[in-house]
Order: sequence, then C-alpha cells, then structure tokens
Amino acid sequence: MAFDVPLIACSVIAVVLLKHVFTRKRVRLPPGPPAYPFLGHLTLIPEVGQDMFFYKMGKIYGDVIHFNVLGRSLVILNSVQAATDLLEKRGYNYSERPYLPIFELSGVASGLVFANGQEFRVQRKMIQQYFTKEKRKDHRPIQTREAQVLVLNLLSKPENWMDSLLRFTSAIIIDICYGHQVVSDDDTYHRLAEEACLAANECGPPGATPVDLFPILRHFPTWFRGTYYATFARSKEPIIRKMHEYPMARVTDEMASGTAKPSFLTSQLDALGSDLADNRTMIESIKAAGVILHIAGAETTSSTLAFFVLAMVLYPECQKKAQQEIDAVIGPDRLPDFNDRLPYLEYLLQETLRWNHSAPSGIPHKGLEDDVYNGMFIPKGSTVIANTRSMTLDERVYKDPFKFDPERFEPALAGRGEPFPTGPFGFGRRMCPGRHLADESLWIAMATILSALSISEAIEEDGKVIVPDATPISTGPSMCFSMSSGTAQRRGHSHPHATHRERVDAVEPPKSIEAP
Ligand code: HEM
Repeated sequence: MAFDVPLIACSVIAVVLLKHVFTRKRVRLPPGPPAYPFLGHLTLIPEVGQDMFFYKMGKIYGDVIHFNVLGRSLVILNSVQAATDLLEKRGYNYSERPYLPIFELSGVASGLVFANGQEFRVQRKMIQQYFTKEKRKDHRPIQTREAQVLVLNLLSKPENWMDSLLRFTSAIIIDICYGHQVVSDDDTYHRLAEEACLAANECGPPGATPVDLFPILRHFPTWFRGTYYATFARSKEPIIRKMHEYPMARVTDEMASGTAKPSFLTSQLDALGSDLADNRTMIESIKAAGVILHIAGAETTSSTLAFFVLAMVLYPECQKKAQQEIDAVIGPDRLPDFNDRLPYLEYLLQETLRWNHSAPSGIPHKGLEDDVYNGMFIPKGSTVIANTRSMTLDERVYKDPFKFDPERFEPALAGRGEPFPTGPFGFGRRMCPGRHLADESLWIAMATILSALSISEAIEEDGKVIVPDATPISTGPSMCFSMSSGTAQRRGHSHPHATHRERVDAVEPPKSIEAP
C-alpha cells in the first residue's frame, strides 16, 4: 500500500494547528487593562512601585492578571491560592527564570537566583544543604555576636543606622560563607560585598530595563538612548568578578596553610577532594554561589530590619509591649537568646514581614509550556510574578492591612487569629533557600535591639520631630535588593534616635567565634 507522505504530514500539521487555535480560542488570557497595539502595556507599567501598581490592578482585574509588553506575556499572581496552584503544584512548569540580559552584563547571572538547568540544580543543592533548618544552630553564635555589634554600632553612630544594619547582615554571610570575621567597616570583604550589592541592586527593575526588553541594545554605543542600565551594569562587572575571585583565593590559601575556619566555601572545596584543577566547572559554580548568597541575603534581610525600625518609630506602643514582654520573661540580667522566641516578639517579626518586607514582587519565574489555569490561558514563555504585596495586603485575610498590628496574629479567642504571611520568601522550587537563616537573623537582631535600646523619632537641630514616611518603596519586580540605605534616608524613612536601656551593659564587645 502506497502512503502519500506529504498529504499525511500536511494533515498532521493541520490538526496540530487547529487544536492550537481552538485551545487558544476557548480559553482566554487572564484579564488586564486595555493595551496599545504593538507596545501593549509597556507605557502603563511604572518603573518604580510595580508591586503597589499590581496590587491596585488586582483590585480591578482579580487574582491573575495579564500584561502584554511588546508582545511578551507578563502574568501577575495576586493571591496565595494562585501562586501556590501554579508555582508550587505546577512547579515542573514554573521553576525557570526568564532571561535577564542586564544581570549577564554585570556578571551576577551565573548565580543561583538567575540560573536555570544544570547550573540551577548544582548550586541549589549546595546552598540548600548548607542552610537547612537543622543547620540553624551552627550559625547562631555568629548571629548572636553580630547582633551585639549592631547594637553598639547603632548607639555610637545612630545617623548611620542603615549602614549598621547592612553590616550586620553582611558580616553574618561573610563569616558563614568564607569563615572571615568582619571587624571594621573598612574590611575588604565587606566593602567588596557592599559594592556587589549596589551593582546588582541599581541595575534597574529586572526584566523591565530597555536592554531586557531589547537585548540588541547591549551592542549599541553608550550615548544611544536606552543604554543607561546596560552601561551601568557593564561598569560593575570588574567588581563582581573580584567578588568571585578574592574569597576563593584567600580561602584556598588559608586551607593550604591550615588556618582556614570551616565555612560554606571550605565545605564545598573539601567535598571536591584534592584535585581542584580537574573541577574547574564546579569551582566556578562554588564562587558564583558564594557571591549570590551575599547579594541575595544581605540587602533583603537588612532592608526588612529597616522596616522594623520604621515600625518601632511609628508604632511606639508595639515597641513598649515587646519590651515589657522581654523584661517580664527574660528579666534584667541577660540578653535574649534563641530559646526565647516569645509570642509577642514572634508576632512583631511576622508583622514586619507582612507589613512592608523587602521582596514584595519576589523574583520572576517563567512558564515553560502553554498552560490553562481556571479557564485562563497562560502562554509558553510568560514571565510570571508572584506579587506578595497583594497577598499581604489582602483585605479578605487581613483587617486594616496597612496598619502595623502584631496582635492580628493572636489566636482567635483573644485576637483575630489572622495567618502569618505566606510568600515573602517566594513559592515552589525557587523558594528562598536562605529563609531559615533570615528568620533567625531578623529575630536575634529585633530581640537584642529591643532589649538594649529604645528607638524613637530623630529630632532636628531646631527641635522639630522628624516623622518618617511609611510609604513602601520598590523599584521593580524584584525588590529583593531594591531599598538602598540612601533612598530610605533621603525619603525620611526615620533617622531613628536610639537610647540605651539598662540591659545595654550586657552587650559585650565582639569576640572571635570559632565556627563549628
Ligand atoms: C528577609 C530576608 C529575605 C527575603 C525576604 C528573601 C526573599 C526571597 C525571595 C522572594 C526569593 C525568590 C523566591 C522565588 O523565586 O519564588 C528569594 C530567593 C533567593 N534567596 Fe532569599 N530572601 C531573604 C534572605 C535570604 C538570605 C539570608 C539568603 C542567603 C543565605 C537568601 C538567598 C536566596 C537565594 C540564593 C535565592 C535564589 C533561589 C533560587 O533561585 O533557586 N535569601 N529570596
């Protein structure tokens, strides 16, 4: 029997095309505002404050919204339900990151936050294994020591409070990653890390800079309109490269001379064995993991702490209540430790994460294949953003959501029993692997500060009280790194005044700690 091969091939193609057309016709894209031809919603989406923009759009268009940016689909998930259904339950389809050329230019794209495929698997495994819930206790001595350094720095340099917060989180990561204790603001590791954070943070809203939208712009001269972020990112590449090379060179020297302190780097190198030359690819992955741990971990945790300071200034009654709890349960003779996770302090931490945390739009995911969710069509290749801001301000879940109110979590008989926030650390297979470390760093910093200090508004020279601005600031879908100290200070985000309480005597100057 003779087969008419071209006819069969054409029929198969026709069936596939028809199926495609009908699937697309039956299911519509998620709702969204009207768009311009070609540009789509490009001019509608703001460069700054995207999280609040998506939150407001959510009130009109619902929990899943579609935007079209120059023909590319951007899908916003505004509810915990939608984010869980897609990013967790269908994680096989939504665990990649979209291609973000801007981070390639600055040199951070090889780190886990932006990696896909094999590189994602390798770095995710290394990092996840080193930051498990069980490993928390290994990092506690470092966090406790740095919390005390933080209090001393806040007292001695109150005007540099944001820098002190960043030094706190940065010193913790540097010690854990490289076994190096930061003892001054001029420490080389710390300075390098600060620059690396700045380089990553100031590269514009991820996925929305001109070079992300038109990758060809990376080849255009610097005077060409739209190349600003690309030029900035490129200028920071040497810093990021140094951040990759410097710690590795020092730690390998220390290992060779037998003076290395156990750290993330030594544990990865030990696992490789003696033949480092044969493991070049792995060594590059280890360097990239170290850099990304710093960039992803230090700024997020310190800006969350900045929101805590802001809340303490704006809601002094909450500060007082937490201090009364510490005084009553822990007493006057010692500082809080990790066994003291008292209920009100816990609510304070959770309310800070709910009220104004540092990554309100997370980091974009990408849809690998066409998908249909609740009758809505999500095209293959869509950039998918879980907008946590909409979730933590959801009036269906939180009463008076803009108010800082730790008591909202009190169990139903005494309080309203509202749930702890879901989403500040992301969803699914890309969920933040540093969340346990972050949780404990936040806790020990808050507890130590409240135990030893009282925070209040700053007073200007003419005696005028500075009332800080509580408007959330964000510069892009990935606010993980966006609130720089400069921005916060310029916006009057509280230059707090720190006065010491009696327990400040219990704060000791830093001691060197041997990592376990
Ligand atoms: C309050 C502090 C922090 C917040 C709010 C935060 C939030 C987030 C969010 C929202 C994501 C994206 C999750 C997703 O794509 O669904 C993320 C990813 C990540 N975070 Fe954090 N984070 C914090 C602290 C840390 C710390 C301390 C570390 C390091 C020890 C860290 C390391 C990372 C890494 C490596 C990723 C990328 C994970 C991946 O792409 O697979 N973060 N974080």
